[in-house]
Amino acid sequence: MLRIALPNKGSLSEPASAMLHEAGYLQRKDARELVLVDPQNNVEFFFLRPRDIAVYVGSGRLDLGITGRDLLLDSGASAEEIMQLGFGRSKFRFATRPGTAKDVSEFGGMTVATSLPGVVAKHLADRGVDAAVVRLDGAVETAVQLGVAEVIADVVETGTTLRNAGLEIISDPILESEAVVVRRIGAERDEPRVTQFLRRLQGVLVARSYVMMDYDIRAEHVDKAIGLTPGLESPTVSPLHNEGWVAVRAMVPRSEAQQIMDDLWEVGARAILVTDIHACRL
Ligand SMILES: Nc1ncnc2c1ncn2[C@@H]1O[C@H](COP(=O)(O)OP(=O)(O)OP(=O)(O)O)[C@@H](O)[C@H]1O
Ligand SMILES: O=P(O)(O)OC[C@H]1O[C@H](OP(=O)(O)OP(=O)(O)O)[C@H](O)[C@@H]1O
Ligand SMILES: [Mg+2]
Repeated sequence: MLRIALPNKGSLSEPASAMLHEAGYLQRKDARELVLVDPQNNVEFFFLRPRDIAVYVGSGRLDLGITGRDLLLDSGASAEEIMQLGFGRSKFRFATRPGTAKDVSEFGGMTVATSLPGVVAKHLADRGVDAAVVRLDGAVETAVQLGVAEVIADVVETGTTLRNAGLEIISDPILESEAVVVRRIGAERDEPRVTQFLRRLQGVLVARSYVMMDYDIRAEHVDKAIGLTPGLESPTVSPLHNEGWVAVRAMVPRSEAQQIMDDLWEVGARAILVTDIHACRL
């Protein structure tokens, strides 16, 4: 059985389960379940703290895991990212009270509070900045007010938490993260069960980002229309019963669908229909 670690709580938990459900895997009904066997798909899921997942996978006890890139890097585990999943995106940044420092290079002699001490210590060391790093579990914004640190490094999404704590962002992001699939470094590359799992997730990503577009058009205008909907490989063009007309079917990016429909209409396409793709293997 393929053994896969999934986040049991936090920002990554619900979207990871949703993606696996869309990929056809059984998912837990009760958030307190820690292990779930999916006999039909020959997979066993272990619901673990996202920060521990790379450690389990790196140790070889589990075959694969879904966690955040930032947590993988901070863990120092012998695991690598093999697929990006497009959710759980975040920016990890430094912040201080106004007037404390204008750039990371001015952090020398200060203390930085963070929940990712490994990532922060490496970032500072790479820049030759000699600052202390103190590890806190969460709510690190308050560390400045309480005098534990002059600087914090934390996830910033809307910036509301920083503003409320009277802090401002310093320098470029330390790291941009998203949910990723991780595997032990040195694990067999083409294990069939692993490639099948990745292909299923890839199918979900494509089904989420593309739609199927169908339309009818007079044969003499089909080349112009196909220029707008080239499909992933090549669109399907079939003759219609009405002489001189063809039907075209092609995948198009979901985010561009409305504009493409407008443009198709202008070149003479009619009966333009868009449908969702529920699953695919490309
Ligand atoms: N707004 C956010 N706050 C925190 N982490 C986020 C956010 N958006 C995405 N993430 C990502 O989620 C992962 C952190 O998940 P984790 O479960 O450890 O923390 P959390 O979502 O803050 O939950 P909690 O604080 O309740 O433990 C990281 O990979 C992080 O990049
Ligand atoms: O920029 P914002 O939109 O305000 O979001 C960022 C905040 O959200 C997260 O905290 P979370 O709610 O996970 O609490 P925690 O600090 O206890 O992890 C993160 O650690 C920041 O504090
Ligand atoms: Mg948090």
